[in-house]
Amino acid sequence: MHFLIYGLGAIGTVYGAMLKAAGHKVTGLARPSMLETISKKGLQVCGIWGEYAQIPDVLISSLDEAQDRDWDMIIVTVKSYATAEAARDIARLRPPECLLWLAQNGYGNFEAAAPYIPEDKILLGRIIFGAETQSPGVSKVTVIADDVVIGSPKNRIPLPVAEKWAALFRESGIPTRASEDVMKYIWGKIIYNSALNSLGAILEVNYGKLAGMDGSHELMIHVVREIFAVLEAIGQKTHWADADAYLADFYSKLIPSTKYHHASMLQDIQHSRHTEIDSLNGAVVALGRMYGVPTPVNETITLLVKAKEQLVTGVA
Ligand SMILES: NC(=O)C1=CN([C@@H]2O[C@H](COP(=O)(O)OP(=O)(O)OC[C@H]3O[C@@H](n4cnc5c(N)ncnc54)[C@H](OP(=O)(O)O)[C@@H]3O)[C@@H](O)[C@H]2O)C=CC1
Ligand SMILES: CC(C)(CO)C(=O)C(=O)O
Repeated sequence: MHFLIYGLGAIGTVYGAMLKAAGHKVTGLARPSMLETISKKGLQVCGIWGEYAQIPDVLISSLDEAQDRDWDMIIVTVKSYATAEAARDIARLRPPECLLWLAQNGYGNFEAAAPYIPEDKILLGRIIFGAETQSPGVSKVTVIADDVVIGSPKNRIPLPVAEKWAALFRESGIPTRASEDVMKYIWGKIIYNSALNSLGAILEVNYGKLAGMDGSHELMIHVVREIFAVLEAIGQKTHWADADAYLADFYSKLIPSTKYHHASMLQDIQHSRHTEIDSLNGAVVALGRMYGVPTPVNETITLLVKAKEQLVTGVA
């Protein structure tokens, strides 16, 4: 298959290198400043899935540079705040049957891409392995809590099609399965990230510390309860019956297995990068407003992260 990896950061580098190593054709889109390094040293992966160094078949910094555009799948691995811009760019050159897989965290990526890409060509994914950029083009796979789960939010793409792609990713070394309930998985991750990533970025501590300190422990309970109230209002089910069931798993299973992890949002702040707060706690607040559900704690946390982001980037 021919893949276009749209954004060669932590996640995109992993997919580009491992798909190339598995024998697929890979076109990589990166910032101009990264092209020389990647063309010489390849996309490099280290960590729990082993070592890879693979030079993409095609390396570009703009889609218009691509001569060979017979992509079978475009994997979008930019941050959620860049999804609409990426979808608009891709829509110009996407082959009619080429699928778009939004390999991203948060809520709103499907909604951001849908004005530009037909809904029956968009897959979403819940990614719950960790990848950290060590240097440009070098990504370390640090943890994995479960398979990647891919699917079509409104089942506009038949499950067997998603399963075909999941099998291809598994054969490339990335544990993946398909689901007809991908939004349950996406929301499960949003709850997890909205509780941990934002407070981890504000307090600059790992997940275990957040659970162990009374104040942050209590705040995360409020975050989760507000999210479940919003989910009830929009009619979105999750894999937990209610907030109490989620919180029981959260504090007994989900945090202990990642207690030393520092959220990627903290890494964004520390590297003076914009965060994805608007697709996490910020998205909860926006949905709460739309459906008349109060989300005061999520709103306060969102504003605190935005303030911290402005402090480090100098941009509102
Ligand atoms: N890293 C992780 O462990 C996990 C990440 N995720 C999610 O996966 C998604 C990707 O995350 P991650 O890989 O960490 O993010 P990164 O910021 O590391 O990667 C995004 C890359 O895309 C580049 N990019 C953005 N726009 C363009 C463009 N127009 N042209 C060329 N390059 C572009 C960025 O460059 P620049 O930095 O210059 O903008 C960056 O190199 C996010 O939604 C994240 O939340 C989910 C689970 C785990
Ligand atoms: C790496 C992982 C899965 C851990 O929370 C994550 O989602 C993040 O930090 O963004």
